[in-house]
Amino acid sequence: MARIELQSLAHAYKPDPQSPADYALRPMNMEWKDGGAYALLGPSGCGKTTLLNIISGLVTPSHGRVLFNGKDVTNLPPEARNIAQVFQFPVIYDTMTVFDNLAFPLRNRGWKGAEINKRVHQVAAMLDLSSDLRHRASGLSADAKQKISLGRGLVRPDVAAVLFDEPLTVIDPHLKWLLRRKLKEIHHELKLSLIYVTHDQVEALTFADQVVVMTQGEVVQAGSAQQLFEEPAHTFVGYFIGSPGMNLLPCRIENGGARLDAGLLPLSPAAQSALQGAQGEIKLGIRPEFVECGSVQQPGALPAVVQSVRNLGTHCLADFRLGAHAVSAKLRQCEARAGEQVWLSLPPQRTLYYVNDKRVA
Ligand SMILES: Nc1ncnc2c1ncn2[C@@H]1O[C@H](COP(=O)(O)OP(=O)(O)OP(=O)(O)O)[C@@H](O)[C@H]1O
Repeated sequence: MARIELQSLAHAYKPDPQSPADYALRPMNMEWKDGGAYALLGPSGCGKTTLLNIISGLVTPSHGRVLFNGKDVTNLPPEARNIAQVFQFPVIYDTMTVFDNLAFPLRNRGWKGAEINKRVHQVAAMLDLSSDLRHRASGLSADAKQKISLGRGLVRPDVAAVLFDEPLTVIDPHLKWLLRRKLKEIHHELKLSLIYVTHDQVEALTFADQVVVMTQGEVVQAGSAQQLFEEPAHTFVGYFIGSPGMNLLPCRIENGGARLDAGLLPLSPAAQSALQGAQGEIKLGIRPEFVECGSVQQPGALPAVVQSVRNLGTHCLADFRLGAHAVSAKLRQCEARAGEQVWLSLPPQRTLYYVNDKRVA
């Protein structure tokens, strides 16, 4: 296993990049701990696979360095990096048994019979493949084949890291849920360094200790599920993480408060000083979970009109119009109906401020 460092790493597929838009990956510095579970999360085209391929050695970065345990591997080919990879679709030998598929990477490394037997049974048990070990892979379902791929990725204990590129895409939704949790348990048990690419926030947040959120080739935040939820460092993280995402409302600073088109909100002294003299576009961010709704005016509450309310059993999801902007709220209960006027409170301790999309308060 390895500690992985990315130093001033960037990549342009074009030979002579001129502007930031020419880069598939914009400059980044990062350090991933030995034995950590990391997810690269972002929408299609944000650069996740490019970053994964740079780590595996399939792509040589146009700028910067990749280090494994302090050793520069930037120009080493994949076979010299001691990496295991699991892809979207099963990569297995159909004519071999499940046992032989799982044993293959170990036999290649010169492991002996008894050791192979022990390790293959350990990994098969973790993935609920024990009863299939004697079966030929060709006769198994697509789900089982992908589990074999996962097993082949996880079977060697001496790899620098195991890289997963959207490995649960072909898996049936219920099994997907089970496997997400399973991979987390396996990580704790095998203590491998795992890097997992996905565009699915639930997958990333369930699996990883640290989630690296990317958009347009840029890493906008790396943090735990709680940090990404409570303190999004960038408006993209606020909007992309959560369902629905964070409410983001344009505002300007006026008389020591934040002026929204629906009214003036007081600012804490810390927010006032962080926003003083701010140049650029200012946005207020609040998660739907923290918006409060009342039928009578409270100090600091702003008038809003109900657009829709859906009772989802565990909570109500309500949409409001606040001035010219839409605001969503997850409420324990909501008696209001579409068209009614209500009062929304945005608790200052749950309200964040962004200047040019970066959090300042
Ligand atoms: N071989 C290539 N040559 C040129 N451009 C590429 C190449 N591979 C990817 N790109 C571009 O680099 C950018 C990042 O692509 P990448 O595949 O890394 O994103 P991604 O987040 O993994 O997306 P997806 O989830 O759709 O695979 C995209 O604009 C893509 O078109």
